[in-house]
Amino acid sequence: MTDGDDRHSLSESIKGRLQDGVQQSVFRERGLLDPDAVIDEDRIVGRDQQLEDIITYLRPALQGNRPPNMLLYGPSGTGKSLIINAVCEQVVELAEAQGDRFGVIQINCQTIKSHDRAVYRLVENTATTAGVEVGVPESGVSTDRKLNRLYGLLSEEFDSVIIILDEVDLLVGRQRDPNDEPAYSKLLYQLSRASQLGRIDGHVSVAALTNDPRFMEDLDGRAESSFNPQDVVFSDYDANQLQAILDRRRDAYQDGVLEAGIIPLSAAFAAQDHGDARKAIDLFRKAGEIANRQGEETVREDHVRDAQREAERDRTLTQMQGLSTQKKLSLYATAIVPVHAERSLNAIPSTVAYRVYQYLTERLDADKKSRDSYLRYMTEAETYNFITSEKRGRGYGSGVHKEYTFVDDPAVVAETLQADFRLEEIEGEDELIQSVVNAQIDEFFDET
Ligand SMILES: Nc1ncnc2c1ncn2[C@@H]1O[C@H](COP(=O)(O)OP(=O)(O)OP(=O)(O)O)[C@@H](O)[C@H]1O
Repeated sequence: MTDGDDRHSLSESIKGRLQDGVQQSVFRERGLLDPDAVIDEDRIVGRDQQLEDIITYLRPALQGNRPPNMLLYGPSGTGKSLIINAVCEQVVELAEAQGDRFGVIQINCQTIKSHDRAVYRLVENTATTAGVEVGVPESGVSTDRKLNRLYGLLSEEFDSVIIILDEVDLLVGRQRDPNDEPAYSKLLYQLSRASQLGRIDGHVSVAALTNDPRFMEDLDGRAESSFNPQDVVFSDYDANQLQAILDRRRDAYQDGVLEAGIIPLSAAFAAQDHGDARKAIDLFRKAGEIANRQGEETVREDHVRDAQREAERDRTLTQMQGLSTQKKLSLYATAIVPVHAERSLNAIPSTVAYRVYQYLTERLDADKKSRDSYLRYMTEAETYNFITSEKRGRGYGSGVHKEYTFVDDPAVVAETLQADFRLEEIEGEDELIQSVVNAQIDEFFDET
């Protein structure tokens, strides 16, 4: 065979394997389960009141009047973005049909660091929506110039505009002094005053989205009175609503690939949190991805359970990434106690966990911190909600005796930490570590 033949057969084989993957996919239209999928109204469940309210508030835009400002609040994944966008999309179409220019300008404030950046992002999005040049540099000019450009664009390009500020409470900016006005306060004031003061020709209204029910209380008086929104409240979904939401996206999958329990189980896991539809949809999608990865033709309940474990691991990992090595080691030593324990433990005695920590520091040749430091690290872990603790009367020695319980599965915490830092050195030493843990547990119970 020549080199050319080799290359040909390799590329055929790659093509073949790619096609295999495609043919075997359990999905028919995976995009329906993407977090930002734009879905049809008939897939929306249980938000009639919120739809009705927002339709009522936005109707004036089609009648040449200014819609009110709005505050949409409720926990994450309860449909705030979905509902406002679904209504805005229809307003844009109807406005276009009657020859009006209705603009929807949207920013997510989560990653925006300052008031100036937020203003620039608004200019950028307005220019993109209108299909014109941004017309102002990102840096090197004052925020006022950017604001003027924003007002200019809004006046020239649209008759009516809604500005959607997603996760508005996260736009705090750099407050040098705690008494400084947060960036969201300033921005809300400027945007709501601009059209009242005639700095913008058309009608501008602002929809602020937040998870924080006390958002208005934190707003300063001047911003509060000019923003003065209509509230739209989004409550948690219960397991039945989550099931209905998933049921209406069932066609993301091929016919007959979903085992009966998949939708109820995904909904039940998400309902345990606070009824977050995003989480339910993520689990529903991830279960299919896992089935695909394993080359399975059906999605089973254990795929959903694996998806839930993966999600838990991702969340734990993100939270734990910021911890120092010593804190990670303390947490790891504590997590492996219940993982390896042969007798059943209601909670993890700090004494046992600290001795395991001591063993690990020796084994890894790491700094050995005092018992007090270990207890401090664990108190910090408690403030991050990784664990809960209880003080116990039957103390060991003279130190404080505490008992810890993990909020998430300790096996997941241990696995997460193990993948994260030097602990790979002790991979394969499970048996030895298990005997150390059990010896410490036995010693503890003999002593007390
Ligand atoms: N009532 C519903 N019917 C169908 N799908 C829904 C419903 N509510 C939410 N979803 C879906 O759940 C996901 C999250 O919804 P959305 O982004 O609107 O939540 P949110 O309240 O804006 O969350 P956050 O505060 O985190 O931004 C999206 O994929 C959305 O399509």
